[in-house]
Order: sequence, then C-alpha cells, then structure tokens
Amino acid sequence: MQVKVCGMREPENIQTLIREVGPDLMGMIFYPKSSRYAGEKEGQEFSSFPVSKVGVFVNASLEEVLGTVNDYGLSFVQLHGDEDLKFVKKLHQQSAVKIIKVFRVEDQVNWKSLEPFEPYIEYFLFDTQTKMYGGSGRKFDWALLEQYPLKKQFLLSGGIDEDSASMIHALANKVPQLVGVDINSKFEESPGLKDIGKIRRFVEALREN
Ligand SMILES: O=C(O)c1ccccc1NCC(=O)[C@H](O)[C@H](O)COP(=O)(O)O
Repeated sequence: MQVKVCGMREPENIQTLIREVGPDLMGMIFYPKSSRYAGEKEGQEFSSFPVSKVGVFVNASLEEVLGTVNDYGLSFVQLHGDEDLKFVKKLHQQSAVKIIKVFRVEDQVNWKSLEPFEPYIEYFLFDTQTKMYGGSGRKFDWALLEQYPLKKQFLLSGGIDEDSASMIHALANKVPQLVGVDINSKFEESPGLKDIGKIRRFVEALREN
C-alpha cells in the first residue's frame, strides 16, 4: 500500500518525514486559497528532497502547472479541481509528468464519466466533496468504492486518521485497484506542519498486513 503525505511545506518537517517514515509520495498544495499553500516557498529548496513530489492544483492554468512542475521538480501533478478531459489531454501531451485525477465524492459516483481519463493518468484519487476542494478532514462513504468498475489503480483520501488502517485493509481486500492512501489534516499540528510520530504509527499499522 503506497502512502502519500499531503500538505507539506516546511523543509525541516519534510526532512524528518523522509527520514522517519519514507513516504512513497509527498504532496505540496499550489492552491493559493489553501491554508497549506506552498507556492510562496523557493522551488529550488524542494527539488533536491529525495521523495517523489506531487503538486496539487485547483483549476490552475496549463502554464502555471507546467512552470511549477519545472520549478519544484514535481514527478506528479494532482488535479483536484474541475479540470476536464481536454485539460488532462493537453497536460499529458506537453509534459512527461504523471497525472493524478481527483474525483470529489458526495453521495454517488458516475463511473462512466471517469473512463475517458484512464489513458492519460497514473491514478484516480477519491476525496470528500467540500467547498475548499480538499483537506477537509471528512470521510465520504467508502462503501461506494466497492462498486469501482475500472482497471485504473486509485488512491483513497478524505479524513483518513490514525485509526483508519483496518478499514483501509478491508476495502483493499475487496477492491484491489486501491493501491494507496493520501493523508493530511488528521496528522497536523497546524496547517502545513505534520506530527511525524502520528504518521509513523499510522504507516506502521498500514504496513503490518
Ligand atoms: O489540503 C488542502 O488544503 C487542499 C486544498 C485544496 C485542494 C486540495 C487540498 N488537499 C489535497 C489532498 O490531497 C488532501 O490530502 C486530501 O484532500 C485529504 O485531506 P484530509 O481530508 O484533510 O485528509
């Protein structure tokens, strides 16, 4: 099971995370309205961190996304807004960066609408529908994912906390396309600053089985 720790911003906190947890992916938020906005930091400082970096964007322009990929040395772009297929195709054409396309879930999912994205992306990510787009700390009804009909692998997100490991294992046993989790606000001391001990305990529980 892959682990993405999202909403990272502070260099020392990032170094401790890499040393003590070793996540598969580390997310940085490039949505200016987020309390975890990382876009004011110098890109160069982040490029050298030995972890795959994911830039999270909400309805940003293609130019902004491509510029940030370059400045921060991003391996993945996570499209967390209402980016359509046309946008995803253009990004795929113009860059080798891997794409995570987010679907924010309320009380149902239109699986048919996801299908056209499959050839252009690395993963889907399912998160809870919220006005702020992400980082809400709220879970959606994960049982909806038991009906997931596609081949594309996906990441689970939204309100995952220290006690979620057994629920995640149970879901992954039913739906093998679930290959990773994305954690954020339930592991924070303050926006953009993570409690690394808490993350380590969760990741140990997740990797136990
Ligand atoms: O975290 C944010 O502030 C944020 C704002 C706008 C779009 C996306 C955002 N976060 C992206 C993530 O991938 C979060 O990890 C995901 O929404 C889950 O957050 P949480 O429910 O706090 O675990």
